[in-house]
Amino acid sequence: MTEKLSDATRGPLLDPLFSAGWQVVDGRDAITKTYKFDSFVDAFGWMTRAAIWAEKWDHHPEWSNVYNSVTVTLTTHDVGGISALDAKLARKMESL
Ligand SMILES: C[C@H](O)[C@H](O)[C@H]1CNC2=NC(N)=NC(=O)C2=N1
Repeated sequence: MTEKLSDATRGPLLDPLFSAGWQVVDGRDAITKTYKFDSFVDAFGWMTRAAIWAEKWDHHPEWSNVYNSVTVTLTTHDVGGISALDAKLARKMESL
């Protein structure tokens, strides 16, 4: 069962992501990062790879793409905040 991150688990899961450029969204329990690529094709290719993982894990990003830029927001709608699934998907996005 997915649940919101507890105070004890937030640091260990989120601090490495903050170091990688993720930030908490103002006024929301969600994390966001804007990725820049060399081209639209690179951006869309990365989105396609990320989408396959999102679908596999049944956990989907809020995101938008403008040319070579992709802005991603991750939160778990079912629990109204950040869960371990958001950290897992963010780590995957970092590795793609
Ligand atoms: C029924 C289905 O499993 C749920 O609605 C899933 C789908 N993808 C999801 N994605 C995200 N980001 N949060 C969710 O709570 C969520 N729930």
